[in-house]
Parts: sequence; C-alpha cells; structure tokens
Amino acid sequence: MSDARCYALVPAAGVGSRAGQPLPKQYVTVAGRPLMAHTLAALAEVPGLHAVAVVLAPDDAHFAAALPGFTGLVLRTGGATRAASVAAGLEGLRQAGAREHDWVLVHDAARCLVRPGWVQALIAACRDDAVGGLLAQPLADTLKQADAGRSRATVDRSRFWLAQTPQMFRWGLLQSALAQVGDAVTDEASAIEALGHAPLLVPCSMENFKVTRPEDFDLAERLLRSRA
Ligand SMILES: Nc1ccn([C@@H]2O[C@H](COP(=O)(O)OP(=O)(O)OP(=O)(O)O)[C@@H](O)[C@H]2O)c(=O)n1
Ligand SMILES: C[C@](O)(CO)[C@H](O)COP(=O)(O)O
Repeated sequence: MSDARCYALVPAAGVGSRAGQPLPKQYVTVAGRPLMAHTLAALAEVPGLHAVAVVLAPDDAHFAAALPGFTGLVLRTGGATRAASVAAGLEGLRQAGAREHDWVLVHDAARCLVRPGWVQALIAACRDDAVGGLLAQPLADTLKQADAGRSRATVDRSRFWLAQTPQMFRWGLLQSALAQVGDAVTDEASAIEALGHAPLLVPCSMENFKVTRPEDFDLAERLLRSRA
C-alpha cells in the first residue's frame, strides 16, 4: 500500500551482561555521548521516518538524563528478552497510530555506528518487497565448526550471512510472527522465517557492528571519532 509509513523501533531494555560495564551498555559514554545518543542521532537523520520509538526497561533510571532532547516515543515496557521488548514496542506503536501495513524498522540501541545512508538503502530495497528484509554482511572469512575449542570442520560459507539491524517488516506480519514464535528468537527475521517467509538480505558494512563485549567500546569510540 503506497501510504505505508516507516517507523523506527529501538529496543534498549537490555542489561548488557557481556559488556562488563557498571551500567547498561547503551548508556556508557562513547566518543563524548551516551552510546545510544549516537544511534538515535543517526536515525533522526533518516529522511521520511514517521516516528522513532525507544523501548526501555520499566525501571530504567538513565534515559531522561542521558537523552534529554529526545522527542520521539518513549515506551517503558521492555521485557526479559529482546523479542519481548520488540513485541511490547509494536504494541506501543499501535497505540500511537501504527497500522497493519506500516513498516517497522527495528534497530538495536547497541548498533551506534549505523549510518543514515544504510537505513535509506534498506528502505529503498524493501519498501516494495512482499516480505521485508534486513541489513546483513556476507561472511568474509573461512567458517569453522568447533567442538571444545578445536576446529572440527570447515563449512561452506557461501550461504552464510551475519544478521545486523535495522530489520524492516510490516507491523502486522511482525506482530503476528512474534506472537506465534515467542521470546526465543534473537532477531525479527527469525520470527518471519518461522512463518515460511524469506526476508531480503541487504548487504551492509562490518562497521554496523553491535557493541557487545568490553573491547567493542574502544573500536566504536575510534570509528565515531574518525567520522567527526
Ligand atoms: N530484554 C532485552 C534485551 C535486549 N534488548 C536490546 O536489544 C539490543 C540487542 O541486544 P544485546 O546486544 O544482546 O543487548 P543486551 O541484552 O543488553 O546484552 P547482553 O546479552 O550482553 O546482556 C540492545 O539494544 C538491547 O538493549 C532489549 O531491548 N530487551
Ligand atoms: C538482532 C541482532 O542484532 C542481529 O544480529 C542480534 O541477534 C541481537 O543480539 P543477541 O545477542 O542475539 O540478543
């Protein structure tokens, strides 16, 4: 439908247990700002987004001080898993006016290196697609199957991609997929695949990585500063 809007939905209710920081990783200062401020600033520069919504933990005590100028929708309905937070965010978008056929671009708060141009490329590739899709990176290295820290086999990498975000699907399809599949999936595309659909893979840079482990903060800092 041609009047479909695009919403950005940013799950930010995680605790960052692998990041080794004293506070949730989305609030750690990177290149002079809370990590998530970079993420939201990039999304704010994407032309044509109808609204940006963030999903926080119900007891989040950091957002107001970290992002005092944020003008989007703030939903304090995060769940115990990323999928639960996204499902809660979809409900918040529905209450704010999102319709079944509107597009939702789910983007990790922790992917603070995202560039507006990459999001625009995803939108351009998916907006006339029957399913939707995601930014992703084809594997560049030889892929090993491991057992107890030893390489047991080399896997044909030609069909393997690393999933990134944003992941862009129609509100109705995504809501229905998550409701059927439950909380175990680690991304939106998994839920869509479980319904038998094949999301479009839109190639993106390894720079769109997710800050996950302690060493990732320094890499993010250097990349962000090099862009200034
Ligand atoms: N219950 C959760 C878990 C994760 N997320 C969000 O989903 C994104 C990607 O998840 P991940 O990198 O796994 O973040 P954390 O769950 O915070 O990290 P960890 O798994 O190390 O605890 C992050 O922006 C995170 O805040 C969320 O909204 N709700
Ligand atoms: C959605 C995601 O960023 C795709 O790579 C990722 O799966 C989320 O992180 P998690 O650690 O799997 O929750």
